[in-house]
Formats: sequence, structure tokens, C-alpha cells
Amino acid sequence: MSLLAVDGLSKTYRPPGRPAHQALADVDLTVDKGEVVGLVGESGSGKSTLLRCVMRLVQPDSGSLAFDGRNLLTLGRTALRGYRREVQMVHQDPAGSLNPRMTAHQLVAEGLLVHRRDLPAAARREQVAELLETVGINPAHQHRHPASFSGGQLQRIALARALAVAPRLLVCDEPVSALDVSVQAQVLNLLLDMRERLGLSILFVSHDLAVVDHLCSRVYVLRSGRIVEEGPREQIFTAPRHPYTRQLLDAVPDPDRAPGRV
Ligand SMILES: Nc1ncnc2c1ncn2[C@@H]1O[C@H](COP(=O)(O)OP(=O)(O)OP(=O)(O)O)[C@@H](O)[C@H]1O
Repeated sequence: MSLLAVDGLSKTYRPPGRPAHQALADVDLTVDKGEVVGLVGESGSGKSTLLRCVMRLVQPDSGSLAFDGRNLLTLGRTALRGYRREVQMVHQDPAGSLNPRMTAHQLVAEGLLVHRRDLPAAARREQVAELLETVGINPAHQHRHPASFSGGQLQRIALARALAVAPRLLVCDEPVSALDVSVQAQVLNLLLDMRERLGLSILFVSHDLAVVDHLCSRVYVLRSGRIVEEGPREQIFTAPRHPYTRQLLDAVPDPDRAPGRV
């Protein structure tokens, strides 16, 4: 059984005074336990809408969503709270998603305060320091505010914050696209390391195919709200079947043909 199963999901936005827009049309997607699954598509293809449905922030019009066999569309308030611990999201822009008035310690401790109320304060402090160390942030800096960290360090703190509540699925929405290329690789390797160590499942959304190639074992290609292709990474990257996938691949810059190279 898949950890996450999206089946026939559709969503049409109906903004008042503007034409309706179908953002998702009959989308099927699964993420198995311990699997890293990529979802690619250009801007406006519906990636964020799908993630928001998975996070239960947007109500789909039809279809089903299940997590570990549980129907997500009928969860009551308490069960939804439990689900929101099991699934954590890492956003594109850590500077925008982390409260600038909180310290790194407070940011990581927040989830523990909500979801692990039983934890004594000393154990919580210890766990926060451990988490920061795990993601490569010196715990000696834990009382600093976001403004004193770099973008890459902030994304590490965001990751520590997500991991604090021991999620089973990490939903990543373009988590490295705001970072320098050298820092991107560090954060991606950290994600792979976390998957290895904690057995995490990851649903990774990106418009950047090079990043998906580095990280994911299976890939879905979304275009105008529809999945046009799905398959193992090697197949998608070496023998794409859909012309849109080929188009996306052709748009990836080839480092060997970068200006200045011979
Ligand atoms: N709340 C909303 N009301 C109306 N239309 C919306 C709303 N949210 C998204 N849309 C539209 O739905 C379509 C899909 O948007 P979505 O944000 O899911 O795409 P995306 O692939 O994540 O794009 P991006 O990479 O630019 O974030 C777009 O055409 C967008 O304009």
C-alpha cells in the first residue's frame, strides 16, 4: 500500500468575477514508503494546487486522497491535527516562511511544543540542539534570528523544524530554487541523507529537472493540470515518451555547452 495515494483528483478555481480555471484534472499520483517522488511542470501547471490539496489546505472538487490507507477528505479535526504532524512541508522561500522575530531555537521547538506537549523542557532543548546539529547548523547559533543566517542555512533550519515532529512524508515545494547552485547541492544531499537515516518519504516539486534528476527515483510530469507522463527517473530522463517531457528536457541548460566551455 502506498503511503500517499492521490486518485482522480480535480480542482477548478472559480474566482468571483473571473473565468473559472481548472487547475487539476483527474490526477493520479502515489508516494511509497521511503520513496522520493518528483513532480515537475512549468509555472501554472498546477503543482502548488496539488500540494495544497495534499496538505488539506485546498478542497478538491472530486477524487480521493489517502494517507497510509486513511481517507484524508473525511478526517475530523483531531485526526487532521495528527495528519499535519505526519506530513510536513518545506517551502520555496525560507526567509519568507520563517517568522523573523523567532530565534532558530524557537522555530525548531515550535512543532515540538504543539505536537509533543509531553516532552519536558530540558529534553526539548536537547532535541532542538540535536536537530540543528543534524542539519549542519551550529547549536551555538540557535539564539540568532533568521536575518543573521544565509538562505542555505535558513532552509536547513526549515528542514530541522519540519523534522522536529518526526514526519513520515516531507512535501517540498521548490525548496532549493531560491538558493545558489552550490548551496542547492548541499540541501539536496541533506534531504537524501534524511531519507536514508529516517526512512522518510518525499514528494518533491520543482520546475528544475536537473534537481529532480539528482534526487528522485520516480517522476510525474504535470501539464495544464494533467499528468502527461510518469515513470522511473531513468526512463523520464533518457527515454521520455511525451513530447512535453522532451520539451522540458530540451530546456535544461547543458553545462558542457555553457558559454566559455570548449
Ligand atoms: N486561488 C486561486 N484562484 C484562482 N486561480 C488560481 C488560484 N490558485 C492558483 N490558480 C491558478 O491555477 C493554475 C495553477 O496554479 P498553481 O499555483 O497550482 O501552479 P504551479 O504549477 O504551482 O505554478 P508556480 O510554479 O508558478 O507556482 C494557475 O493558472 C493559477 O493562476
